[in-house]
Amino acid sequence: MPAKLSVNLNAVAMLRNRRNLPWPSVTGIGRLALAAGADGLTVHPRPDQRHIRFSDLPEIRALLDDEFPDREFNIEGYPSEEFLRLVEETQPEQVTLVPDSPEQNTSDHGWCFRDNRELLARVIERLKKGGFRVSCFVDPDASHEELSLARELGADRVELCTGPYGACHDDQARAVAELKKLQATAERARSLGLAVNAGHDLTVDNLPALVRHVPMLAEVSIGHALTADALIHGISETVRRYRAALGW
Ligand SMILES: CC(=O)[C@@H](O)[C@H](O)COP(=O)(O)O
Ligand SMILES: NCC(=O)COP(=O)(O)O
Repeated sequence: MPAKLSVNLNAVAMLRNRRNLPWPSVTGIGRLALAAGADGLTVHPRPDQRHIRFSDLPEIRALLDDEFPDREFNIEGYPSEEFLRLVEETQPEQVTLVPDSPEQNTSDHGWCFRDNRELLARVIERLKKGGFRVSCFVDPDASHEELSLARELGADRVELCTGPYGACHDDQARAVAELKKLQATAERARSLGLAVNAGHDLTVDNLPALVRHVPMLAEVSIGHALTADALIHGISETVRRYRAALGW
């Protein structure tokens, strides 16, 4: 089965936040994406709420529960106490843990499980007790040792950071080298029993090669490029294009 598509709404929220007005509507765009076939919605609430606001979360939860009960909510972020409470209040199907500091512009690296072992053990245990699927953001070349630790700490999945691959949009040779790294890391993760997601700077153009190299992908979460494409083609047509790029 092709990878599922989770549409990240952070960029839509950022556009909305330019004014003290309710448009574009984050839930309205989410509804259109789901109606066009998206498998789920992703948000990455940051402590300063510069994109997604904490108040968006119950509205997105209600949209999924009331209109699309078979789709998933994925909440990404650094596991501060504030983030964990938001997760527990919102009850997403998946939580993706990301090692971002509050001042970071966007996510650009995965976890070092060795250095964050105690924190992640505590957090993953709490999330698993709450019934959440847990994914951890990992570097494109995460080692066997690091991935084993992720598994040992209780992660169900890892999300491959595809930022460096996305940055190769004008350099085919480097893109192939990045794809080989992602392929090898995904194979290591699978052999340890971890399911594999991917995200960051994925585009309708770079998805087909990614899914050829990493055919076992369970889910991709895409926001920035998908929102940019929606300005040209509309959100419904854009979701259809991304699904086609995934092989649906
Ligand atoms: C975890 C990750 O890969 C990020 O891409 C993130 O979810 C996007 O965050 P921003 O939209 O806030 O840059
Ligand atoms: N987890 C990655 C994500 O949700 C979206 O990242 P991007 O497409 O906005 O770079």
